[in-house]
Amino acid sequence: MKYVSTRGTAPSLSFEEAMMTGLARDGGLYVPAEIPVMSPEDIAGLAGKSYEEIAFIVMRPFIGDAFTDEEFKAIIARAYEGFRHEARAPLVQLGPNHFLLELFHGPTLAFKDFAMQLIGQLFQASLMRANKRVTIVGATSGDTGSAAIEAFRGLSNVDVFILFPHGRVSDIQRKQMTTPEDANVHALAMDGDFDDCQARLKDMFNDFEFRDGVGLAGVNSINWARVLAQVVYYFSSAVSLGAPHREVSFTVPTGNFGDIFAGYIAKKMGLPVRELVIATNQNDILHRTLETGEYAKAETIPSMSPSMDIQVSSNFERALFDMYGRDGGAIAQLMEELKSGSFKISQGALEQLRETFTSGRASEEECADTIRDMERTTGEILCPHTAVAVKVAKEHLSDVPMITLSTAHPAKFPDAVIAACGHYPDLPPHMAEMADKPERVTRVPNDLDALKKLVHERRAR
Ligand SMILES: Cc1ncc(COP(=O)(O)O)c(C=O)c1O
Ligand SMILES: N[C@@H](CCOP(=O)(O)O)C(=O)O
Repeated sequence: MKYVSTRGTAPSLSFEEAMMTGLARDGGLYVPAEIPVMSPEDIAGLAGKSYEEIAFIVMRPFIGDAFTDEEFKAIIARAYEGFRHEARAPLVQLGPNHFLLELFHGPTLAFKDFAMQLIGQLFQASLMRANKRVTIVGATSGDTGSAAIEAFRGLSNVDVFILFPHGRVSDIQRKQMTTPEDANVHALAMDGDFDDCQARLKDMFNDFEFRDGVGLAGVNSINWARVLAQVVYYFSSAVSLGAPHREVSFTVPTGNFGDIFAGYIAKKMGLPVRELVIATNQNDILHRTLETGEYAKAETIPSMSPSMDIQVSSNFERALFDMYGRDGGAIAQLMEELKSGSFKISQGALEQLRETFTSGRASEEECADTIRDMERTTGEILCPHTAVAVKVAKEHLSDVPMITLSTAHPAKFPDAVIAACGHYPDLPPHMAEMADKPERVTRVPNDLDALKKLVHERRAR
């Protein structure tokens, strides 16, 4: 299995090389050269298997000879042993033909743990074998950062620097990043919004002298392994509702487009998915793009679902690559145009996008109303990101089961949840102690040189 860049000029890499490389050296994102397909019989064979068994079967064709079957099974087992739910990703029925896929039973209470716990194990296996150390720099709008810190804290061959937008994450999300005491963890509160954080991260990758000098590695969904791990729960949930004999649809609360792109990969692998619905908050660039055919950046307006406050949706590039017939030159051109704020999607690519994805948006008021209504009618307390998706999913209910991804635990967003429905669930005991711990964080400017200097100075050698 080889991986190619969405911008067409970086060298093709193996799974392990792509994972350790992060951003391609032409600025693009790695994707598999071909998507392995599972037959209906293969998919039917997943019924009754554990999450870990399904993870092994679904991901195995993508990893080539990076790990033996036994090594890979052991890695998967270690990745999910800390989850607090036996099923790992349980389904809860919300109404006729509407289900919530709970993805918040991992250690940091967000769906990011599914991929981050796995790549923590994959990185460790790979680094130990090569006797190497790396410097991870990540950008977060709230959840990726804490998941990365949890997966890599305390490791002697990894430094983790996490850039988050100052004042734009919830208090709990911030404390998850600033209270770990491990010396290899560096929480950086940057002036600007998430797009600024992600842009500076990509700048660091595009500065080859810096990148090679510090051994830069990425754990954002820039990294293909992150996306791959998220494909698994599309299969596990669909199969438990009758796939491949029955179609399903998914609604995904969307920001950086990694999660819904994993659903797209599951569909390409043969999972019978009728609709893939992109749910956006008031920062609705993806919804507008599908409606108008123009990807046009607007100002990011802070919302009650802060992890989705994104304008430059990194993985959309991976989708465009396919919609443009895998023409890396065309994608490089679009990304160049985006530097001045927008690009127009060709008619052919737009038609394909609209055949593949549908979309909807929820305003702040609609998000709050959904939290309140769901609590009153079903007793389910939703996190604001999930509420955005539930509101949009309800507009797409049909005769096939709709699976709405529930991406974070409501206790991570107490202010928004209390404002909407008057109360919120307690944090699980393993996180409650965080409240009284001192915070360790460095305020940093939105300035590439200053960030590079800080990383150079702080990382262990
Ligand atoms: C809780 C939550 N929901 C939804 C999203 C959006 O997911 P993605 O960025 O993969 O589109 C995020 C951020 O990634 C998140 O943290
Ligand atoms: N919403 C994310 C943004 C980063 O997304 P990633 O999937 O590229 O890591 C977050 O919570 O940080």
